[in-house]
Amino acid sequence: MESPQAVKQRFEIIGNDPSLNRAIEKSIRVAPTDISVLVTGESGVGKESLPKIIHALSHRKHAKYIAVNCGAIPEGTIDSELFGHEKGAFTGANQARDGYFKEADGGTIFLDEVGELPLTTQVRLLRVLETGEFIKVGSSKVQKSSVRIVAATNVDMIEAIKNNKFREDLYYRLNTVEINLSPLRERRGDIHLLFRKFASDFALKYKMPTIRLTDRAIKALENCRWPGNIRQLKNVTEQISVLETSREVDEDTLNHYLPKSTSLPSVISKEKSSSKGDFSNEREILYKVLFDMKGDLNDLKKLTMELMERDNDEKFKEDNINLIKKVYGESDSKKEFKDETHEEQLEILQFPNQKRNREMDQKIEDPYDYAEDIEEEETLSLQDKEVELIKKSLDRHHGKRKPAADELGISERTLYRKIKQYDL
Ligand SMILES: Nc1ncnc2c1ncn2[C@@H]1O[C@H](COP(=O)(O)OP(=O)(O)OP(=O)(O)O)[C@@H](O)[C@H]1O
Repeated sequence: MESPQAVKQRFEIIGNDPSLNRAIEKSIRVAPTDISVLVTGESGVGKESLPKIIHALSHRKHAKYIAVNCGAIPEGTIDSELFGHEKGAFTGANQARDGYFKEADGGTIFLDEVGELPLTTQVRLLRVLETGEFIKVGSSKVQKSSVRIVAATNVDMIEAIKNNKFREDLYYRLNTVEINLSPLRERRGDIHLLFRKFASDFALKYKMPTIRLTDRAIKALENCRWPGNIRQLKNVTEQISVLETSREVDEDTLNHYLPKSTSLPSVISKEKSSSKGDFSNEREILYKVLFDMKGDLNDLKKLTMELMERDNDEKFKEDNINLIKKVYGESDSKKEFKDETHEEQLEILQFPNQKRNREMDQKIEDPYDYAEDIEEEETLSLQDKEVELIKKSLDRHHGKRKPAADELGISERTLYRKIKQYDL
């Protein structure tokens, strides 16, 4: 049996905290069995390494390991991705296709963000876990597959069960063994170790000398709460490595990069809109408005795709009536945009550049046109702002995606995709 130290080296896992060692030891011990494992812990704590360890140390190591991000696959296609489909099963299914359960036969499937699975998929998953049997979408033929499941989640599954978002029977089936990874703030002794490893990796990557911290900066780094955990520490280390000219980083410099509990601008707030002269604040409001519109646009695209795929399925329309109303402009939230924000928006737009604003005033008749135009002309800066707003919101909610997504006015699924896309 491999030692935890050897496993850490092989998988480039840094840290000596007893909780990390326990999680690795547990992974090594369950690996040779076929037991289902649920890896739990906040976002960014390093959950993705454990299923890889379990697969690599199991008798399944020569078969496939497939990692599936359940939060990033649209609801309409997830069954087909996992279990495959027959030709003609739905519009666009021009060919039959095997799903991951067939592909990974004899191997391991890692279901990341398992709490995001739709209830209908949960039923299929329970069946395959209990009997090894599954049915392709659009087929009636039962197929068999021997797959070991390792799942991960950063949501409170008991809460999800209470809210009828997750099946209790599936939860107990998935977490025969639970392995928890503690948040970084509870592994203080590892923080500087991780920083040094990331600093040395980025020095190599960007061909620069390695940054190092003064003693006071090390203390500040260790006292930070790191709501985004190791992922956030890695990002901060990369930013400092690239942006700072001096290779010795003191506490003051470091503080510019550490996550703070900042708050989003209150877009709808009348008080804020009347504080004339604060350009940076108004610009933030404008970006937030654009961000919201971009979110609506994405919702619209998604909805159109799904409607096309589902051939105008009435049940689907009923289930998504709020979204349909929202993107076609009948909902309360749209009304709120018109009634409360429209005036403010025009006012803000007149601030920096009158000529451009007149063009914008005309375009704002159709907010989606407007969003598209801006996106083409200022893609980079909009993307930066989007990243900034997401970071702010996540900081504000201590890395919790649900309230952050609510605040940003996007779905949790979309937020999850953006976190992955921008490696936040
Ligand atoms: N102990 C560690 N040593 C080195 N790098 C680590 C460690 N833990 C995590 N990382 C790095 O931190 C980043 C985030 O880790 P990972 O994606 O596994 O987090 P996660 O818990 O799966 O997050 P999420 O729930 O958001 O998917 C990755 O780049 C990973 O390589």
